[in-house]
Amino acid sequence: MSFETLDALRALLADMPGPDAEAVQGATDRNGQLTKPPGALGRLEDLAIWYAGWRGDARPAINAPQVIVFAGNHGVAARGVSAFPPEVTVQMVANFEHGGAAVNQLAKAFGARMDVVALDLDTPTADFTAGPAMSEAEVVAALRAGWDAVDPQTDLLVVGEMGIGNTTSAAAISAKLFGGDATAWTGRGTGVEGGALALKTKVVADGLTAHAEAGDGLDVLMRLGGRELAGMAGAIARARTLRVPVIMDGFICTAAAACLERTVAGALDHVVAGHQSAEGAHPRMLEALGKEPLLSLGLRLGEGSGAALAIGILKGAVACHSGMATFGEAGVSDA
Ligand SMILES: O=C(O)c1ccc[n+]([C@@H]2O[C@H](COP(=O)([O-])O)[C@@H](O)[C@H]2O)c1
Ligand SMILES: Cc1cc2nc[nH]c2cc1C
Repeated sequence: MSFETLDALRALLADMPGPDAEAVQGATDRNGQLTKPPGALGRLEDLAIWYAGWRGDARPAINAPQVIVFAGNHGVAARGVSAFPPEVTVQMVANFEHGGAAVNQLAKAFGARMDVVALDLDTPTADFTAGPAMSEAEVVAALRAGWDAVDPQTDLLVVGEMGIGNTTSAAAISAKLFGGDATAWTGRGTGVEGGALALKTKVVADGLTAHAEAGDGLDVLMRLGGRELAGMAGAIARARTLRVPVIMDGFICTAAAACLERTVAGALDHVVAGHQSAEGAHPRMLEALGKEPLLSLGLRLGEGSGAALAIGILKGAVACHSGMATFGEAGVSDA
């Protein structure tokens, strides 16, 4: 199963599986019998039941998490919208491949396999203030790279990104999808401030003007996005066909995911927000999507780091759910 046009992907998104109602019921029943006061594990209980539903197993395990980091370069980076130069993207890809980045340590700490997918780094996307960032063929190629990067054997997916300039792209996408002006969505990214932040905001505003007639989420992704955002969106969609739950990362990852939700409502039902980023507009974006973040630690790194950290939370939730004794098994008196 794959796609060669955005319309073909739209058709796939409109026909994606939902959770298994029987597994949800079985997990809910089991949760009610575990040796704890009702609700005492708080949101961990909801997470375990949610995970069980997507896996179609009332007593699941997480054995094979996969972290995929997508990298891409942005035409708008040449405008001076980042605190770092564009060559950092390819340099960080080498760092990921050598195991030296933060996300490598977090993936390892939580027992996840990590893959890096560098997408045409020598060919930045076009400057979106002058026209679409990508042609349909380019965005489809990046979506497919994401689709193909998901290991069908994985049981939990984390997607993250690396791309100098991509908070400019994510801000423009958010403004287009959720409304509001450039100032409401443009933030500091890697640390821009003062005149550079004003320039960045102007680039976002010009992008919004240039793409006043953008259509659905996938159209917005093509016009204002980047290859690594499309890669993440493709991987999230593929995970849905495999009924693999996904943890999304920060500001850029959430903007990419939002493009799916704004194409077909409910496309992110298999996705949880790993964390709330320190990028100013991230809380508003999560709220617009109805996603409550698992962590809020002031991270603004990207590369899947906040989501990788949240693997621990999901593993903890599922371990309690599937491993705990029931009142009956343990001989503990029920309330
Ligand atoms: O994940 C986030 O919320 C986040 C917030 C700010 C910056 N980043 C990372 O920083 C890079 C983009 O920042 P910038 O300033 O170049 O647009 C990109 O590689 C992201 O992974 C990531
Ligand atoms: C050094 C560096 C590491 C990153 N990881 C994700 N985005 C990043 C941006 C920079 C600048």
